[in-house]
Amino acid sequence: MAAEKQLDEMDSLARFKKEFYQTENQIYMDGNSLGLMSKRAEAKLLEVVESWKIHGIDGWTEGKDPWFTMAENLSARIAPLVGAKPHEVMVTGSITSNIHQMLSTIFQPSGDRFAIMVDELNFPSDIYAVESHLRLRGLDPATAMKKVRSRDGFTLELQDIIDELTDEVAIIMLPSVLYRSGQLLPIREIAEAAHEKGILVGFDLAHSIGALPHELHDCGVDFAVWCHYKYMNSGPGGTGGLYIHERHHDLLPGNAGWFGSDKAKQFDMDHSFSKAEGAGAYQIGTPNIFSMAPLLGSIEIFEEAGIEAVREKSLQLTSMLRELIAQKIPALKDVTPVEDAGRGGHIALAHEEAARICKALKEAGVVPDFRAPNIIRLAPVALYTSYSDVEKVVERLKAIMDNEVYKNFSNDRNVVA
Ligand SMILES: Cc1ncc(COP(=O)(O)O)c(C=O)c1O
Ligand SMILES: Nc1c(O)cccc1C(=O)C[C@H](N)C(=O)O
Repeated sequence: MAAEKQLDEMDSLARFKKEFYQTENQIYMDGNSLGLMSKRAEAKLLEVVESWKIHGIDGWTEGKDPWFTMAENLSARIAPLVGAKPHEVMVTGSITSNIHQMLSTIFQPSGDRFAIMVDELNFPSDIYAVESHLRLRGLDPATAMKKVRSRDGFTLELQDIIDELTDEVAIIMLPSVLYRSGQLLPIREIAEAAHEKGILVGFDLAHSIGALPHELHDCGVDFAVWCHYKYMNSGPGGTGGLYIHERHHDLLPGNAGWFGSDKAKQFDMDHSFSKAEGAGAYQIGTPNIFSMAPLLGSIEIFEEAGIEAVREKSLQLTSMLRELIAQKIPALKDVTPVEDAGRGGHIALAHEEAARICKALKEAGVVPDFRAPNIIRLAPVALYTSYSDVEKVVERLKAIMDNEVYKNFSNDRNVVA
């Protein structure tokens, strides 16, 4: 029996594959951008729609998953995935809105400590959020937003990050996993180095939550933000999440709203704000219930599968993928760090024809994504990818490269992927 078939037979997570909707003969490698829909996510969404139909306004407090406490209940279940205490996590907002909330709450610039450190490879929305936040505080991003430079255009060196932790830096905010290269940064080392210099630390977990375990509380990370629409499979625009270390819980939210109230007092309608205890205080307005409901289904899958097992299989899948590519398609330059501890859930391949290779892959029944200027991302998501799928992806990619099939397409990007 072929090696990949044997691995599939021994795969303890294989049973979850059939829980996801997948187009026949298509191999989905884009769960790092938008995860697939599971039957459980769909069922929960329909259940919550039904509760609106049946209960009307009383759906806030009645039914199986009352809306008034849905976010709080979900947060306690998400907390283990980020290595936090339940009251340090809140399912709310989006990555970008949560960055604004965290900065407006935690960032206290003083005369000589006024800068926010980011990196030059970060996702644009995070950069826009930091820049606009600095402007709101009357600071000039040209001097108050520092960027860690990349030596190779794909990854960051720990030493370069540490070297940038200078006296004027108040906060460093970095991705856990870089969205293009898939590099996983050493969260603990960065947090320790920053704290030694009195600098607060925030992480964007967009590309790591649901792909690998975290230890935010133990690492002493001050805040984090993430989405649930990638590896957590909660659907497009699914409600995001934030973590704030309990040592900051006395801080008033920078952007307050009535859903940050103590729940017992919220409907007293008092004009004086009674802050919720814990991360719940950093919610703002009415939660988007239908955007949160699918997470009730998808979190169950993680509770059953276990994030350690998901990570173990993910590492095997990404190793197998990159080894086969190195053997069979040397023209593609693998830019993801080699060590297991240095990568997230996807592999990034650089090639000057990347945009049209992605188009050819889609036509051949593989869904990758392209990120400008020259990156093909392939995410073999552990919950719905088999070892045989990986083998087929490499075969199809090899045929595209060997026969120059990509030349049938234009080398410009599509709108999204
Ligand atoms: C690292 C990172 N930050 C931010 C975003 C976007 O954030 P939002 O959920 O606010 O659209 C993404 C993906 O879209 C991302 O990959
Ligand atoms: N958030 C997205 C969206 O609203 C539309 C399309 C794609 C996305 C993404 O998540 C892109 C993703 N963060 C990336 O790494 O490219």
